[in-house]
Amino acid sequence: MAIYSYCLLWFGTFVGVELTAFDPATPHITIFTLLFCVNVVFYILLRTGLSERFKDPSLTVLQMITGILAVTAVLYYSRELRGAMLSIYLMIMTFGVISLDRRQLLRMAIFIQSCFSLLLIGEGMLVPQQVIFSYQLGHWFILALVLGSFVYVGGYIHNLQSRVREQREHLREAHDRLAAIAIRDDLTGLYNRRYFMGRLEEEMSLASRSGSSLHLAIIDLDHFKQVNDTYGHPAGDEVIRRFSAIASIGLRRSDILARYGGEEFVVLFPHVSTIACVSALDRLREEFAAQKYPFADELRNTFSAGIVQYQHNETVQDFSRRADQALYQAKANGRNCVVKG
Ligand SMILES: Nc1nc2c(ncn2[C@@H]2O[C@H](COP(=O)(O)OP(=O)(O)OP(=O)(O)O)[C@@H](O)[C@H]2O)c(=O)[nH]1
Repeated sequence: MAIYSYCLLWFGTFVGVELTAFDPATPHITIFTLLFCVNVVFYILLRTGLSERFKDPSLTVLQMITGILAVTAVLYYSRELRGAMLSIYLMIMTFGVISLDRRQLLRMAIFIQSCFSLLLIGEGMLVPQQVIFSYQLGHWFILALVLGSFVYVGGYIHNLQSRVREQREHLREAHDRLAAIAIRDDLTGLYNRRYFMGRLEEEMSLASRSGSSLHLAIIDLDHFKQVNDTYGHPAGDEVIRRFSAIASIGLRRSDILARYGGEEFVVLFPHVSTIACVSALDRLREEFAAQKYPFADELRNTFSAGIVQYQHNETVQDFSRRADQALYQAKANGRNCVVKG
């Protein structure tokens, strides 16, 4: 938009000079070369990120001030076209609507009016014979009135934009919160089954492509029904939460742990050897078995787990069925153990 405005200003000035509506001595090449250089500096500051060190990183105010000074210089030579050329001040004001509030827009309008006033005073002193006082007064008042309404409407648009931006930000936050909730299990905060199944497919296709190893473990808390029956449902919930906390801390960040449902959990181990997976599960098992609970001193819990390595190109169903079979074997072996299928 800045480039468009400058082109328009230069074109207007150029045509004005050619049609002798502007003073033929208008130094438009000098003015626009200067403008070009200043804008190159702005461009470099913005592109290199150096502008971030400024209070106003978009350099809106500086760019507007440059534009206003350029327009004022051109207006000095504008003669009959002055009335039309005054509207370019307003084009510059439109830049500010997005990032300046009403007070800043007012300051910018006062700056424009002051520049124009100085121009008129300068003309009165330097070339009094060319001055038609009624024209000057008319231009001055019209500019003041238009700038006033611009500040009012511009401020209103700015407030509207700020509100829309705020609402969009709230919506984005709400969306992010919902997205985070949608993949988590309420009780434990672990990933839920739906999310896990998505990740399972992703990791399987990654392992297929890269040929890397992938293990799936299914963990089931032993005799969990008894915990509920003996100590109550809230106690059962606490045991589930305790296991989740231990597993979250004990496993690596790259391992994907989820609550599969009830007292059943799943872990995906990408890029880990079978021995390392089994020993990680055994460590967890020992730590879980050593847990004490405030509501029942004598309560000790264990889990059984089945673990299998992904065989390239097998289906999700086959992969999980093999893990299930290994878990079944662990239960059959007397529970509190890890079986590799
Ligand atoms: N407290 C609590 N209990 C749950 C939750 N989800 C499932 N359960 C209970 O977990 C118990 C699982 O029982 P079973 O499937 O018989 O398994 P188990 O008693 O652990 O027996 P084995 O797996 O053979 O050792 C059921 O009583 C469910 O009601 C939960 O979120 N909180």
